[in-house]
Amino acid sequence: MTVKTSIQGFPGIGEQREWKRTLESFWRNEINNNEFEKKMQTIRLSRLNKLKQSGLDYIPVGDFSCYDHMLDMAVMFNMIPKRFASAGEAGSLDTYFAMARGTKESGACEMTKWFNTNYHYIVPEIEEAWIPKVTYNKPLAEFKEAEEKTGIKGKPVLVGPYTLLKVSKGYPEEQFQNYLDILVTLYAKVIGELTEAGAEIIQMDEPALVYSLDDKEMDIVEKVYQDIHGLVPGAGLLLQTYFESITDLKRLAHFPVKGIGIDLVHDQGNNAVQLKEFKLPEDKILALGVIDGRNVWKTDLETADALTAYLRSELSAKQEIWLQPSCSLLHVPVSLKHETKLSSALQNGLAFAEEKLQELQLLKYQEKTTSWKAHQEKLHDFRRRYQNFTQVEVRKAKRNHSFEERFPLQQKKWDLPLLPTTTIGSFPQTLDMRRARTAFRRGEMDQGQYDRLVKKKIDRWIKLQEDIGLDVLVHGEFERNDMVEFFGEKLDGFAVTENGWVQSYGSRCVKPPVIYSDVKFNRPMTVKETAYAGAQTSRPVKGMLTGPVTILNWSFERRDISREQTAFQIAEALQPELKALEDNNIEMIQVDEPALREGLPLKKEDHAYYLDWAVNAFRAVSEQVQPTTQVHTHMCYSEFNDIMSAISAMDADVISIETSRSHGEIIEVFEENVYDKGIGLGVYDIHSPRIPPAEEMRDIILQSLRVLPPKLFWINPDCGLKTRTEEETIAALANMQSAAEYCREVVAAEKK
Ligand SMILES: Nc1nc2c(c(=O)[nH]1)N[C@@H](CNc1ccc(C(=O)N[C@@H](CCC(=O)N[C@@H](CCC(=O)N[C@@H](CCC(=O)O)C(=O)O)C(=O)O)C(=O)O)cc1)CN2
Ligand code: MET
Ligand SMILES: [Zn+2]
Repeated sequence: MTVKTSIQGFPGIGEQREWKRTLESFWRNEINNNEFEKKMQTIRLSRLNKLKQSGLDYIPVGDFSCYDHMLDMAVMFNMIPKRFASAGEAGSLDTYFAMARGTKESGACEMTKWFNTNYHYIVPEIEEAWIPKVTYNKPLAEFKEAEEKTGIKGKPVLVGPYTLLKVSKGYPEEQFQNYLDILVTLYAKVIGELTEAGAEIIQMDEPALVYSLDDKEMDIVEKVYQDIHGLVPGAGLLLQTYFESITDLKRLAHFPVKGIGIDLVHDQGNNAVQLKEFKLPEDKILALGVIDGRNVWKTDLETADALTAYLRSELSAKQEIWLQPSCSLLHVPVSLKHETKLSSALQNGLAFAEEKLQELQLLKYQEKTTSWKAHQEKLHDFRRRYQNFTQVEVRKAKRNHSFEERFPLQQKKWDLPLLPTTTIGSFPQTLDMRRARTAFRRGEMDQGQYDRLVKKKIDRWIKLQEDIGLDVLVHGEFERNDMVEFFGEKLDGFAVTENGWVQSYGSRCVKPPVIYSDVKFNRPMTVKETAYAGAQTSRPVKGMLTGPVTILNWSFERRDISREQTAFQIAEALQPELKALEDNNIEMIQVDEPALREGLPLKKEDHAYYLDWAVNAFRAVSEQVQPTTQVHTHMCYSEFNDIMSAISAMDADVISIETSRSHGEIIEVFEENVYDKGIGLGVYDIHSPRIPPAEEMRDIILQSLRVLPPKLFWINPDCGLKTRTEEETIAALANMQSAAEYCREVVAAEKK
């Protein structure tokens, strides 16, 4: 049996986020196209050389992107919406970034989450006028570059046609097969050229195959691969799946491809069970995802090795198997080597992308060398030390009063105007604030100085909000680096990293905290700033927390206990925070849950169980607050149709939803589902520097009021004002307020 090692992809941001810095300086026009291309190439090549040194047998090429990998696919196949025609030539950097970020003339393409991760991609659009062609064979260029500059014979990586079309938008459903057939011919061209250039293996990422596919859908996918095989018989395709199991693995294993790749970590054991039930053709490569590609834990080599041995026992002696992570390493930080503050006891339990490469080598040779033993020793030490577990009951949770009882009490207490105006929490994180935080972290600024700066920001923004005329104010989240990391810094059971950056969208990165032990409340986290803001105004100030499901999803979670256990631990750790806020006269509290939808399992059959515990974990956070305390929540835009009843079951007094990039779609959802609690739909897109006129917002509000009752409707922008400038924010909010006042009059006139 031949055993090889491979990875499906590696982070592109660089050890010190040099990729992000390069991109942003290009966008600020500090470097020109040439300098930009040069710097990107340097980053790309140093990454390749690193992979070469690691001893991997198959190194991915073409997975490096200047924004995100789906945008690359869309541009390669000329899926460039007409509205960007004037931005530049097809395939030029101008067009590419116009699609990603929008221009003065046209809004950016929609962006959405890559399956159940916090990594986002630009959604490809297929317009009727689409002229199918290959604008530029990007993987071929990178394949050749790798060979010339580093001597690596790379494994090109493409997103497969089925997944590409599934996640694209803009075409009628009945055109699916037609477009798939067209795509197959384009893929055949790209794959043909790669094969001719000497690429022996080409990785086709098809994560969409892990949804609950039925036989008919599998027929469609099988035909895709038969057709490609017919057009390029010599192509060495490896069909790569990840994030869940394949429902009918036996069938997939008989597709006309050279190999298949499966996830053995996030498959709930299903892939492994199926592999034992049929005979894999002996000429087929089997790529085994045996180490966790989405999490930061050190691999238990004994367990991974035992799993591999168990699966191997059924395979032919002629079989080639690959040892791999469960998915691309894009979702984990680059390297542990820049972590100077994490204790070594904790580091003993961790492996980032680079460390995972070493694990693959250890597994490949299977010898219980000193490095193997040292690795295991460290892991066991970590487990003994930290992985305690206090059982928390995963249970039904609810407030003592129903919404019907709370509503009149809250109306009376708060006495707000019709269509109250508010924002979603953050205000611009300006450079001075970020720099101050960096200085504070480095010990160059003391706590007093830092706190004074935060207070100054709060003062300024309380005044601004009052002047604009908003009804419910926020403190602005100036003290937070990120809505999850901030809580990770303060709760017990979490560790934060110095440099554990992971790409979230475009150049934006996050440092997910690590949940390594039981989560507990330690000290108040948000009271100081929120109560200060509350004391500066007579208007209500809404407190701002991140909810348990979102904290869980945007952290590196434990794998030794269940997700629901951890979610409840977090929920209970947040309870004292709400109590402390109430004690300090903060009686409107928003508990953000933007990642609740993202955590939805990929298999339909798992939805109900997840939604049940997720909703209960959310409800547990506020089950002890006063009936007059108004609990808000917030969600970013996502596919809501399939979770509407869960959203209602969250029982928040008010929910705000980010909508403006797809306002029409969300209105349809509320046409089909009755929603009977307080609700605000984002009335303008904050992701664009454009300042929307009041008239535009009026129309959006009035449109929403056709499907939602005015007495429950709130007016707010979309989330994420932290990424905008102060000037833009102030101007846009003033327009929003005037639109709200106009709509109040319209509603009042209608009532008469
Ligand atoms: N965790 C999480 N996931 C999320 C979201 C979110 O807000 N948080 N929002 C949605 C969209 N995703 C987003 C992800 C990241 C950012 C974002 O703004 N990221 C910032 C980093 C935020 C941060 O951690 N900032 C730190 C550190 C900033 C920094 O880089 N400081 C400089 C110095 C100061 C400077 O020049 O900026 C340095 O250390 O070198 C701080 O403010 O303290 C970025 O990439 O630039 C926004 C949205 C979905 N997923
Ligand atoms: C990603 S959801 C963001 C919610 C947060 N309170 C904010 O306004 O930034
Ligand atoms: Zn949001």
